[in-house]
Amino acid sequence: MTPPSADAMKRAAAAAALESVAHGMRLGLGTGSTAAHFVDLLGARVREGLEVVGVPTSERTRLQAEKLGIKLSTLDETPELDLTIDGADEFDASLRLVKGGGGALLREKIVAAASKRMFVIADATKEVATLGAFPLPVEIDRFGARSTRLHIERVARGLGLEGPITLRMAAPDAPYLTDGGHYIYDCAFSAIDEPETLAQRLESIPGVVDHGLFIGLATAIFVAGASGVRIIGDVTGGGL
Ligand SMILES: O=C(CO)[C@H](O)[C@H](O)COP(=O)(O)O
Repeated sequence: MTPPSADAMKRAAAAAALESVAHGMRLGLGTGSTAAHFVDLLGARVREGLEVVGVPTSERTRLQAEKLGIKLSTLDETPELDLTIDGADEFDASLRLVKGGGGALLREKIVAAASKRMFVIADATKEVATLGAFPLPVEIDRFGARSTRLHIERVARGLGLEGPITLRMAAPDAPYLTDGGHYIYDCAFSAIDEPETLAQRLESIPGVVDHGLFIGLATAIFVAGASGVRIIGDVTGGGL
């Protein structure tokens, strides 16, 4: 039998997570190709009569959800959410994530932190023993970007982390800008043995707006593989 494609697995994870969505829920809507499957499937349920309100984590997701007729809100209007569903670039067995490959990490983290529960939907290739194979996105203010980069390098060296730090580009001569107007440095650290320490130290650098380490936010991860969808964590509440 042909193994399912990565895209089919992403959709399977999204469909499994959708089963927990109930009438009246306030939902955080993630960003990326896996989250886009979820939004697409949610749109179909809304057309069948499901009533929910969604807070998108990016302009991209807002446009998609709007086209599908999903009722939308902002965190200012709806500051507390029942559930956020989002993808990830990497996750480990302790529900720690690397996010931000799609450039939406700051809004994704704000929305996840405003939610009672966060479900991550992913194909099995995203599971790692140690975070860091995927370059860690660090969102920074544009002011003093090179100086902030030196701080990040110093923090990394202090933890024995080496590897290129690259300014994300949208075009050869134009840096990528997040929805909030910030730059992203992609930090290829390879293996982040102490993600909590790295997270704390990055947060202490003034020019760092946020980083892609999501620790203590995901409550369950829906992992789609060739043999179906496995759930890590707890779909009803507080994570592991
Ligand atoms: O963090 C993200 C966007 O900022 C995405 O969730 C992450 O990049 C995964 O994307 P995809 O589902 O396309 O693999």
